[in-house]
Amino acid sequence: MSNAIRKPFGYEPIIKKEDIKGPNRKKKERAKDWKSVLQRIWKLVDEQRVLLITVLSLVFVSSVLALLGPLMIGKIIDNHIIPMRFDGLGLSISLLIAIYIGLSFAMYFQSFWMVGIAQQTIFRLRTSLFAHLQNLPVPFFDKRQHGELMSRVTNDIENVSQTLNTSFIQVFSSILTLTGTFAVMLYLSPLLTLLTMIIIPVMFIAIRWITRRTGILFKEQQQAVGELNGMIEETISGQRIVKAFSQEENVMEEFAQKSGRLRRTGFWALTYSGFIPKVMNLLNNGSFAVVAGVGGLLALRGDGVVTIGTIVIFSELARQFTRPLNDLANQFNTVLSAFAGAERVFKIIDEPIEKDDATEHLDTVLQGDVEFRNVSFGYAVETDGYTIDDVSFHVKSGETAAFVGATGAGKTTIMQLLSRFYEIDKGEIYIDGIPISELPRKTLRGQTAFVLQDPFLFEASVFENIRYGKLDATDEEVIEAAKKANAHSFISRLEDGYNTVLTADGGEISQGQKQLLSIARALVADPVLLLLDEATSSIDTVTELEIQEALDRLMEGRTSFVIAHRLNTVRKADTVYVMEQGKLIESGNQQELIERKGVYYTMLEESKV
Ligand SMILES: Nc1ncnc2c1ncn2[C@@H]1O[C@H](COP(=O)(O)OP(=O)(O)OP(=O)(O)O)[C@@H](O)[C@H]1O
Repeated sequence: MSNAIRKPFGYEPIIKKEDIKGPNRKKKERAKDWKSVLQRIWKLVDEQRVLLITVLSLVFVSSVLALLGPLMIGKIIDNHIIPMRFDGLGLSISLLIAIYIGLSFAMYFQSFWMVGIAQQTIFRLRTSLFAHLQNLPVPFFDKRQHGELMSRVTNDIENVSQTLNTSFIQVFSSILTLTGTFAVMLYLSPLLTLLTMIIIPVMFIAIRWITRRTGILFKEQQQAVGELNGMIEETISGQRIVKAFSQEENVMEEFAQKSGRLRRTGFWALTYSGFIPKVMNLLNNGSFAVVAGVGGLLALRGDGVVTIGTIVIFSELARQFTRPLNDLANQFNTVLSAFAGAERVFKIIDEPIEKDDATEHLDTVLQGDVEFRNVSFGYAVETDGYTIDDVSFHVKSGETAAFVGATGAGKTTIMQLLSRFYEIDKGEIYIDGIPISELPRKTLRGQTAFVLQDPFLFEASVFENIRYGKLDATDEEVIEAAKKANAHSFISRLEDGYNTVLTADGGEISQGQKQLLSIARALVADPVLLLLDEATSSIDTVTELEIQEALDRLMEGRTSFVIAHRLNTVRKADTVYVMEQGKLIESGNQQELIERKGVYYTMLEESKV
């Protein structure tokens, strides 16, 4: 505990003092990152740069006006009030009013325009992040929690937005006001200036002490938010699994832990940052007392070096001096956390997108002849070796290939490679004789359809969910596909028919009906290549027959790759491929495989197929 930041209530921070002060603290690196983050935001401001410069000019004008105000008041006191001379007083007061009206206008327009610029910039950042996410390869998502990514798109962007909306102007105006005030104070009385300045190093040390801690704590807090969001997302989407395995208590315990960490980090981050204004206030008041005391004594000497007006101006300027310092200190944390957020967002934007796509064969209409020639692939070759190991086979156009094998044998991976979700490490996949890497993803995926075990539905109408396979399909085409998929009758029985809005988990329709919808979606897309992961879950016999019939219609005339779980499918397949630990160990039609009395035969005997 001695090395940790000392805290009451027994909270042992994850970050220790040496992390903050230690020799490894990367001061310079942080500054370098700031610069590049700023440069990238400047790029995003784009055509609004002229407006931004106008805003900055207005900030300059308002800073000057804010200095002129107290000066004018001091002059009025010294020239009119104390000597009781009233000629010209009206003009001076009018000038004073004009200064403050001008100041109000300048401040109003600067924040009005800045909010516009900020929103537009954030809009661009958000859009480019989202667009980039769409173009990132599948392996990128394998490595990250969904909640963490969602936190980038929501929390981090929101932090940057807040900073641009308010902090940016405040930081700039604070710097200007500080410089201007210092110059005027020095001109009026170097001695009083010196007395006011004495508190600056004290303030600096106090703030540095606090912000060192808050910066790290805020980072930790953000991390805790990301983890918590990830967990919430996981448990909500996996609710059934949690319930099915009676994991409620474990989940709650884990949640309480994560939530507790957020509470602790949030508490300390806010408590430490809350000290800043209090410390500033204290020092401010002390400084005012010194200036008023010493200034008063000097004014009593009556030599005109320090007048009552000077003290009034000084006390106002001293406040103006510490206020921007105060603002800067307050904004420091917001800006820090926004920069950290922006950096994380840019880091995602810098992630390499899917490998450069081919430009030839954009309009090629595929026939669906697929050949794997000595293909090897591993999700993490260095550590886990090949998941698909030297696999070769040839499926001719219109044929059905069924893949069987134990779980983890690599059947799904074959499908993933065929859709180019992952790039192969060795060998080549040919489609109609064209190496798959030379086939643009759009051409390939545009002519491929998936029917997955657990079809993904969007929170949208049945119409939109089916149309997802071909966005320009007419209502008639959708209904026609639904009829072929045996989905029409149950859709017609839904409350709003095809216009019924489904929830994302498809809670209102059965698993079998979801599959029928997914078959309809594939039928609308009218693909050449069909990738099908047969459902293992048991479905009532009637729906099962409906699905079989719909699938037969779907597979007709297309090259189909099926991860087969049903004997019926295997029986009908032109070729059955038996996989074991990433290798293709047997192939042939079902009859041939049975006669061979090899692995497939044993599997069949043990009823594993
Ligand atoms: N995204 C991934 N990242 C890392 N490893 C993966 C990934 N997906 C699958 N694997 C691993 O690759 C191997 C093959 O998985 P694959 O899903 O292709 O098997 P499968 O034969 O389809 O199994 P199942 O019938 O259970 O779906 C397994 O060991 C699996 O753990």
